[in-house]
Amino acid sequence: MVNCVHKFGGSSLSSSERYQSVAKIIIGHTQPGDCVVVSAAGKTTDTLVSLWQSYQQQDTQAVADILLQLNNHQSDLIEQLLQADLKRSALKTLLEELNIIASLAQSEQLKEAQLLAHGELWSARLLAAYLQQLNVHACAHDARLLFTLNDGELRHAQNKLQCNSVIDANKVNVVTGFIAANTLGDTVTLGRNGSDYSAALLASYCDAKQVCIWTDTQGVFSTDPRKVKKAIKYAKVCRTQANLLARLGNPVLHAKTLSPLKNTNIKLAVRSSFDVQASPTHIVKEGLAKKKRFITTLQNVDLLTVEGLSEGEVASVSQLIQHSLHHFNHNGEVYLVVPAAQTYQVINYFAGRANISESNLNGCAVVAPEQVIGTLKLQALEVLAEQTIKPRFVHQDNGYVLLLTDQFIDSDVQSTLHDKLVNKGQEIAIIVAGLGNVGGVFIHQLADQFERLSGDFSIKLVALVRSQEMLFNPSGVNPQTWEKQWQLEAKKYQSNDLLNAINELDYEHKVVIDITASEQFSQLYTDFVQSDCHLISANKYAGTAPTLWYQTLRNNLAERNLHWRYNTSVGAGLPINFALADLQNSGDKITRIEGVFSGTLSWLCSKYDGSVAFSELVLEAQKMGFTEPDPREDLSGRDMQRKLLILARELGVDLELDDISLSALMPVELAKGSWDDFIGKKTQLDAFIEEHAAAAQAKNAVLRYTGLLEITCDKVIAKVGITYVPNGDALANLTPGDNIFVINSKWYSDNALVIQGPGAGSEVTAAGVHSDLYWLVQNLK
Ligand SMILES: Nc1ncnc2c1ncn2[C@@H]1O[C@H](COP(=O)(O)OP(=O)(O)O)[C@@H](O)[C@H]1O
Ligand SMILES: N[C@@H](CC(=O)OP(=O)(O)O)C(=O)O
Repeated sequence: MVNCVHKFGGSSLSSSERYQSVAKIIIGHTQPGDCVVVSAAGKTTDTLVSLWQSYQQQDTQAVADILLQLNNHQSDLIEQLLQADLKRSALKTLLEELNIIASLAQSEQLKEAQLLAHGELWSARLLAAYLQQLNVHACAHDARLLFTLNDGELRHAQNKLQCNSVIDANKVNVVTGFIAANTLGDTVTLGRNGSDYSAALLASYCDAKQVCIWTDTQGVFSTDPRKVKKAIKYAKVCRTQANLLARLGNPVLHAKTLSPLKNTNIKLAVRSSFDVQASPTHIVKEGLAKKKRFITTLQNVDLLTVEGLSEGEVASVSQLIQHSLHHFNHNGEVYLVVPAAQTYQVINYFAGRANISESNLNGCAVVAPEQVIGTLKLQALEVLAEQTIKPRFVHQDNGYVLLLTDQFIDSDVQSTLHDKLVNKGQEIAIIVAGLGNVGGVFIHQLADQFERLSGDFSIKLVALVRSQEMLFNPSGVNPQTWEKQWQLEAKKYQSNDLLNAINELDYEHKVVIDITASEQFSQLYTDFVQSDCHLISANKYAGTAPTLWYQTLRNNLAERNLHWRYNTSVGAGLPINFALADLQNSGDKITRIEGVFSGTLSWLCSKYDGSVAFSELVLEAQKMGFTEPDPREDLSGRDMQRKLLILARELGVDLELDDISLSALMPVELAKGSWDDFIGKKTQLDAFIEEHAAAAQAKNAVLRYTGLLEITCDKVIAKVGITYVPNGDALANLTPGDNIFVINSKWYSDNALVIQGPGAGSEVTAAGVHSDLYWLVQNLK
């Protein structure tokens, strides 16, 4: 039984390393009986097309050169992937085939489709052989034995029988994309990019459950992500919009891909063979995804008017020129958008019924929900006018507007169009984890924040998450009445339930806001990023995780163009990370940061004057909610050690947590045992502090718990611990509970930049999280 038909396009097979990655994906994602449809490796079809053109122009030298080029490319792949007999046999067959092409060219008997078919045949054979070499039961199939067309129409019943008898239920079936045969057994092709269509056909003939198109982007984006950095990846795109995009010439899916799936429940996903962890885009039935906004570009096309054009003719002429064609009615005329290189063939096909209306056009199409198309058309015209691009032809239709221009729409113009037409008006889903003091205040402030940001985005709170229970509502939870809703609807959950629910969200942007202090929750960050979530954390664990994990997370974020803000993980609402980033972005070089980064330790040290025992102050702080539940977390200095690491990494210094030397604000032996044990030994703590306070006083100084990061050209000093701060120093005159950051840099060398203020507290921390959210939203615009 075929569970899934996978399709790997040319971009996924462009080198031997890519074949190796594809084989790994196949091993990890297929079961016996599954099919793998492959396209020609890299740009092989383009090379074969130029061979065909040279042959037609009778340029024998060019034909020979291209044959050599093909030979080099294919034999390199074979040499790099296969061994022993498999290699010898593959090289022998390749040489024989190239010789046959050469002699057919010489005797003027070359046929176009038969020639183009070689790209896919080579890929399927090579991949199947490579899989066999890896001990995977795999076989190669030539799709000309599976798909037959009669007069351009697929013979579905016969093909279904053929597929079901040929596809081997015990093997991975590697099938050539793009090609088929006619009833005479001659090769025909399914049009450029046609392997997507082959995969969908095969899935429908074999009753597969799903089709997975593996490509070089992570799915379907709002516009070409290679050209526009802020392109948005969509989790779900409905079939009509995917189809429309394809008809307008967008390469991410072939125009006919969806037709075999029309009356079936076969699922279709587009995902990256370069980044297997990234979540796919699902192409879903009408009504299962909201309509999205897209911009797709067109290059070098002609606009033809055709008299009495029928659907059948569009299909045949598309087949003839190997390209899907878009047609529409405009002011009573029927127009066809034709790639300029094929105009001549199309005009000939229509034998006097087609005329060129406009030639040498470029442009773009905006695909969007019907109700906004009119507005987007005006905005697009405005953007083009600002760029002095004057459209020569504008056509507004169901769900799209086509703007054909003289000038080429380069990636700058495409980005501006995207910023103005697509980025605004999107929906942002917010997932808040941690509903304690800070979380509670943050949520209550959300309603106002939504209103403030509503000019650009519609923001919805979709989930509230605690360690055991969550409330998930994709259409939004009211931040003013969430507690009531929580009582009624919160449910127990496992991490996977949360991740699946996030994956299902049909929002353009998703943000996980972590206001927990949970290490376990921070470990889900990699999964959130794979599900395309931005991150905002007050939690310190991810920022201080081992470098390998931390760096992988950062790389994944960067690859997906996602943001991670964590300003409140150090100094609560104080703008310390903003300041550091700003200084560095403006060319400054930070050399030293010293300070008190713990509100708890600041309060304890500043309050302590010997009149009340230190342990009493600890208990008082605990009662007021200033400390961690077990105040030894604070006294150990670990919390400040984490904050110093976050600051160090912010400055590009590569450190692990344990590279920061640490001495605790308590005797080491008190760290062990229960809280009651600790209280039983509190006199040891008091004696320890008294001793340090006396030593400080003897030096005309006060006892403080500080962190220090010093960066010189040859070394980094990073430590947290007890310091004796001279009276009069900024660190000595601290208001109890305040944090202070004393920053020295190239610009602030003698006279330090000082940031000081409350470093803890629900209001300021929640405000800091809002400031991160505001920053994020501004950057999504
Ligand atoms: N909206 C879009 N979403 C994703 N990719 C797009 C989009 N528009 C254009 N592209 C381009 O489509 C390319 C994928 O199509 P193609 O090269 O035909 O892939 P394959 O070789 O896998 O069949 C991407 O590399 C990307 O540059
Ligand atoms: N190789 C064919 C068919 C195809 O679908 O290719 P790709 O999957 O690389 O778009 C082409 O280049 O048109």
